[in-house]
Amino acid sequence: MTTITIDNVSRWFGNVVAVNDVTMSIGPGVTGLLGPNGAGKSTLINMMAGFLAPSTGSVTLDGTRIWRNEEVYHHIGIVPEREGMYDFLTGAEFVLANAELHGLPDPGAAAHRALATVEMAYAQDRKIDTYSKGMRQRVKMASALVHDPSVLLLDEPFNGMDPRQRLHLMDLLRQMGSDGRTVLFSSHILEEVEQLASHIEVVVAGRHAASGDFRKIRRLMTDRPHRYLVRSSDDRQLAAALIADASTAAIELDWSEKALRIQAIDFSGFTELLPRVAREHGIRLYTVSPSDESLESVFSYLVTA
Ligand SMILES: Nc1ncnc2c1ncn2[C@@H]1O[C@H](COP(=O)(O)OP(=O)(O)OP(=O)(O)O)[C@@H](O)[C@H]1O
Repeated sequence: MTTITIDNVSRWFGNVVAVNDVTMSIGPGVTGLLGPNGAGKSTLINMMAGFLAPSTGSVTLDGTRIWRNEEVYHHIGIVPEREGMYDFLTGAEFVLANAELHGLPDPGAAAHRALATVEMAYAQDRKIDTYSKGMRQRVKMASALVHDPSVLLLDEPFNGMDPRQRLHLMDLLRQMGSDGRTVLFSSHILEEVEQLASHIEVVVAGRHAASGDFRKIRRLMTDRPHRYLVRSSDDRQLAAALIADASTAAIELDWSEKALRIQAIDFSGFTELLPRVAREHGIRLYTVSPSDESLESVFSYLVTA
């Protein structure tokens, strides 16, 4: 069982709409669920894991409803965002407990295998409260993998990890994806998702904003209109020369900032145009700074596009 289908799903909490009419399908390989904080990523993952029921729509695994369907839970492993670990247990005990909860025929062997997969066998008999953040994350992974699920869901797994731990986890997830498992992880960092995911689903403010490989998502993000704040030795002459070019959509003289506010349509065209025009007119550029580079503004462009 490998393909999760989210079909016209909404989920609300009181009058907060966390997920708004989302339709997407996630198959084998590594998929990144990308979106800013509060986008609805955890809510979606919790519905895929069977922790939450959709308010409307359906979430299925190979056509079988996930919510309240114990049989399906055996095929899904989840690494939640919150810690939720019993610090007084050893790593081995923690993973074993999950193996027993799943009713596995040989829980000890399964726990041992899962801890070896995440390279934690060496520290399995230490108490969890002596573990680093990365080690805790790996034990959570082992616990999620103990029943050898075909689907692995991870909510912000890279949060708080150092670069070495991050690379290690990336290798592990890549391996799981190439073994034919369906691996879905959430993140609010495009670069993180780019490095790992062969497929990206973008959610913003509860809505499904885009879907594709990272080249497509990167292109969507760089092709949007860009805004710059520019200060120069002759703002008026610079404005007149820039507006004549098709890559410039709008220019405003901002008196309080003593600067030009420029909206460019074609990112690469404009970054080539600006220094060339300045040079041709003998104008010095003092400041060139993007004014809308926050992740939220990039994402909200994707939703309205
Ligand atoms: N149990 C809940 N009760 C009330 N509101 C909730 C609940 N769970 C989520 N929400 C709200 O739903 C929206 C989406 O939250 P969610 O945690 O799914 O987003 P997220 O993309 O995972 O963000 P983050 O990365 O910050 O966790 C937010 O506005 C959040 O406050």
